[in-house]
Amino acid sequence: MSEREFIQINGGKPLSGSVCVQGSKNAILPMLAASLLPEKGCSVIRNVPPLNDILVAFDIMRHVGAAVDYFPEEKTVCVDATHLSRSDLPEALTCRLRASVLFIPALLARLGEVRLPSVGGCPLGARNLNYHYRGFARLGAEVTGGDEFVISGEDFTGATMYLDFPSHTGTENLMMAACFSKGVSIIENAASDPEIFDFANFLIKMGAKIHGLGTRTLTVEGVPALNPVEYYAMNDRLDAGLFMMAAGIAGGQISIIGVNPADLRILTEKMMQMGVEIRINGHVMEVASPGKKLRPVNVLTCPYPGFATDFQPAIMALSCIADGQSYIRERIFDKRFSHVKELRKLGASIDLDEEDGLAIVNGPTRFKGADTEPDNIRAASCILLAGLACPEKTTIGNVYQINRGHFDIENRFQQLGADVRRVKV
Ligand SMILES: CC(=O)N[C@H]1[C@@H](OP(=O)(O)OP(=O)(O)OC[C@H]2O[C@@H](n3ccc(=O)[nH]c3=O)[C@H](O)[C@@H]2O)O[C@H](CO)[C@@H](O)[C@@H]1O
Ligand SMILES: C=C(OP(=O)(O)O)C(=O)O
Repeated sequence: MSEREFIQINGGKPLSGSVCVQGSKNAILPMLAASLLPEKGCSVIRNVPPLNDILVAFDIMRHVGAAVDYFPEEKTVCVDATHLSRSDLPEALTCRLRASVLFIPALLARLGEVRLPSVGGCPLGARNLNYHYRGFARLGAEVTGGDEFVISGEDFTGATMYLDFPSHTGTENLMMAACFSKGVSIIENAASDPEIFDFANFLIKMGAKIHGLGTRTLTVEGVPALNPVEYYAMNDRLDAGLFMMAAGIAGGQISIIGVNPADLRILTEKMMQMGVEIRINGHVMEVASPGKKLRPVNVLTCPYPGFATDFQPAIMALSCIADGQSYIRERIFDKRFSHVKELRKLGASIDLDEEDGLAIVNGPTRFKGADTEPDNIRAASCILLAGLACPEKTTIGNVYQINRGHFDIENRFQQLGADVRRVKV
């Protein structure tokens, strides 16, 4: 009989102590893809946690002929793409990773063709790739769709590309492709998330010429070649935010080590409005619960610097214990409320109008223990938070999801005094 694995939380214990933030998955994934661009030599990326999505990306890279040496203890990966040999991405891997799409530019530049079957990732509703494909076409690629997308071409020329919506990976992909397209490209209505900034700095270290970082208009001058680099990836604001909200929901006081407070400004504001005490001490954030009921909150998800959609499920857990009604509006994805079903198993009272992208949370909830099966990373984080506030036993199945986004989660919470265990039966 096959083994079943789950995370078990016996909540109701206040947190104390310190926790270190992991490297950023969503910054590292495009860096891994771009490390296939140099024609010879090894690139070294540091601060790379062994998350499921990152391990799948390594497998994709090995499949196309790159040598990938990963040192998990040192959180360091060494990539040598000198001998890339194939451009067909296998569905068994791409269906597990949304960021598979980020491998298109490097394979196009190196081999002149990419075949990409369906891509995976969190099931959040329609997640189109039309901006990516339209952008590649504007740069001169031939794009054909069907069961799999085939993108091909040899010579690319800079172009102006406007994104109808500031897509995160769309911006990364077109920025990467513009680096090897002759002349100047302009990406208008680009996303400006911190991971894109960090990734652009990675490309700049490789020799790319990118201007306008942090703004909605990026200008990229094509360069003849990109070189291998050594780069230390930024820390993960989503991992930092999970621990901030953990202190808010479980009570107690913790220090979160390795935070860029500017990246977390809106989450910090919202949590302080709820009554959570947050003190910023350089790159350490001290978070304490107020010792009384939290206030309800209104949240509307927006592209950066607005409230991040990836924090929407987690702040919903927090709003469940607030004293009154919270309004949570999702504006990035059309189906990002799967955690509502799981929170209801724990006793939450939530009125959901998915069509309208609105959840009204009727707090305060006294959570009761339940077995849950969240279907994506951030839904799993949401339940983990609710479990910390629940005096009974909560279990989280489908641990593959949390392992996609947060490394060694049980040990890092145990370090803070929480009873969070990984159980295999
Ligand atoms: C690996 C990674 O970095 N994932 C992040 C990235 O996903 P991802 O880059 O996939 O998200 P996008 O920013 O592209 O998607 C935002 C919205 O734009 C739409 N859209 C996007 C592209 C496109 O070609 N056409 C289109 O219509 C999507 O359907 C969605 O409604 O940004 C999301 C939004 O911040 C985060 O939740 C994900 O954690
Ligand atoms: C949505 C996420 O990832 P992906 O875009 O890979 O599905 C995420 O990291 O929360």
